[in-house]
Amino acid sequence: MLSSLRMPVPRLSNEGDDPLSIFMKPPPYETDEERTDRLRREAEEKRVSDQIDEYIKAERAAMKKKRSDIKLLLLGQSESGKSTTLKNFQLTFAPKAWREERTSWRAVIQFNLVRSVNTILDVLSKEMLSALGGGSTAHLNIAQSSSRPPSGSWSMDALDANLDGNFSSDDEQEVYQPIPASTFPPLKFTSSHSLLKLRLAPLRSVECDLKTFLGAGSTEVTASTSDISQMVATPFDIDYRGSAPPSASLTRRRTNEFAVRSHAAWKRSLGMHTGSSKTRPSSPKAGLDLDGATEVIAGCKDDIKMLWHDPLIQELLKRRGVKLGDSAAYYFHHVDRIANRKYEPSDDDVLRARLRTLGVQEHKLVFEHSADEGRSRLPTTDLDLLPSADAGSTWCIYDVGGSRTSRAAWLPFFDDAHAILFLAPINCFDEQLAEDPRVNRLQDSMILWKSIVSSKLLTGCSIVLFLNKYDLLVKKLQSGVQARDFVTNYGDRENDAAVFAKYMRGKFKTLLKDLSPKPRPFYGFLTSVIDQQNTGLTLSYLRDGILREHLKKAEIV
Ligand SMILES: Nc1nc2c(ncn2[C@@H]2O[C@H](COP(=O)(O)OP(=O)(O)OP(=O)(O)O)[C@@H](O)[C@H]2O)c(=O)[nH]1
Ligand SMILES: [Mg+2]
Repeated sequence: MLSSLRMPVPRLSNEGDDPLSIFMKPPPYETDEERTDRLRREAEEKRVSDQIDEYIKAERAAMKKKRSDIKLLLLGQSESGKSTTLKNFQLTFAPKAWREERTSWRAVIQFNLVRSVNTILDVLSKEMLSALGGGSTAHLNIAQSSSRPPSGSWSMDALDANLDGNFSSDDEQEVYQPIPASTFPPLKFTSSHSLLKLRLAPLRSVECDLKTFLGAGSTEVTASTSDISQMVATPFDIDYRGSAPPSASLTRRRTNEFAVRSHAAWKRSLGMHTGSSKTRPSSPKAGLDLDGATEVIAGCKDDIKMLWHDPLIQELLKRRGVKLGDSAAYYFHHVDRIANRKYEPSDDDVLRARLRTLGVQEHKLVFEHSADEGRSRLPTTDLDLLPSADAGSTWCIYDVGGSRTSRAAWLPFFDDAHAILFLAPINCFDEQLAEDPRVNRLQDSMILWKSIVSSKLLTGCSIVLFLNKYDLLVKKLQSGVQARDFVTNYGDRENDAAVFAKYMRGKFKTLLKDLSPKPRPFYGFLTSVIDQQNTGLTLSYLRDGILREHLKKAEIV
């Protein structure tokens, strides 16, 4: 039989004598059966080998992707502007996704406006009631946080006692003086104020509805809702001595306990509601409540304007030191547009919207444009520093809740962060923490900064400082508030925003230089993150810098 004959396999003339060729050579006398069998085996081996190659290729791609997923932590006290900065990231680098989400902020903006109106009505009611009862307003309880220390109620000693004993003697002098109590002649309210109160009363239930819809983030933390005795400035400051990195256990805790979804339930449902008619929610209740709220707010437009522009009301707010929130004046100014049945939020409206962050929120930012496309916006001298195109790359941005009650949740995110963007509001040198009125806000920011820059866990992390709310600092100093009355070390320096900012920048820089476990550069920016154009430019620099650092560490450049 032919098949059983052993055939000599011809030797190819170009075959070398290397061991592999010899090893791979078919046996000299191979039957047809053996040949078929060999070929089948070789085909199978090739298939397995190809599969392994594919696997390795996929692994490499996944590793490369993982390496390029930069993790950025936004840190800072509550209301420092972290979430607003995140919005700027989206607006600047993912404008398409931003536009799709913009409408979903409508309820938050309406809520912000309505809450301010109701706060004013509360203060007005108490003032009118008190006037009826003999003119004393000493018992007035200011509805939102006051920009002034409670008169005569706290001293430097009380403040120092709250510093966890870790402020240097120099820093301890950065303390704050109480403003003496004043007495004012009574304000003469009229029946038109009573009528205004009546006509605006429906906004009470609108606030409740929107609050229910938006969830816990719509409630600010206050001293009365938190246990002051249990609160520390830096609960994430574990006694970490730099031996073994606690990554594994921390990562587990992070995913299970702390991370919350990047899109809260309200956003999803509201996004659906305000989207095309095809995607309207099946539940009529959600639609009804929100449409109803819009209707009521639109009906109250003229009265809201009247309330805000009333000189007596403005005087009352001033006297009582009522702070309505950083965006209140902006929303009142745009009430014609906002209190409207067809209201669609603008980019600026969304940047001004306030919703407290709960826990730690992870946001995946997919860059829609490459860094190269930002080149045209940068000075030519910087062009060579820019990394290569990276459209489609992803950054994980973690936006944390900044109040003292939320800070313990930060720690699990420290172990693999590549960069930290720390926000310190520079305008708040005369304000107290909402969750603990014994603590000055600027001092709290410095305590936080000290802890972050000295953390051994964060040694390999690039740290960038935003001295934020510069626009509000300018306004505050121009209104006559004297920085030296609160920051005693400021001395005789000019009461000017640029001078004060430079002074504070120096303070933060010194802390970083003195306390970093290893030398690291100081990147400090003066920002007003409600200014989208300038913030976009700053973030472009930042993106390039962080990316470059990251690539350097990964030894890619
Ligand atoms: N005028 C002005 N307002 C700002 C600036 N930065 C933030 N805001 C406003 O301040 C409010 C609070 O900002 P958020 O970004 O919510 O603060 P946060 O740091 O995320 O606060 P938490 O989530 O509580 O930790 C919002 O209404 C912002 O629009 C700024 O530079 N200037
Ligand atoms: Mg936030």
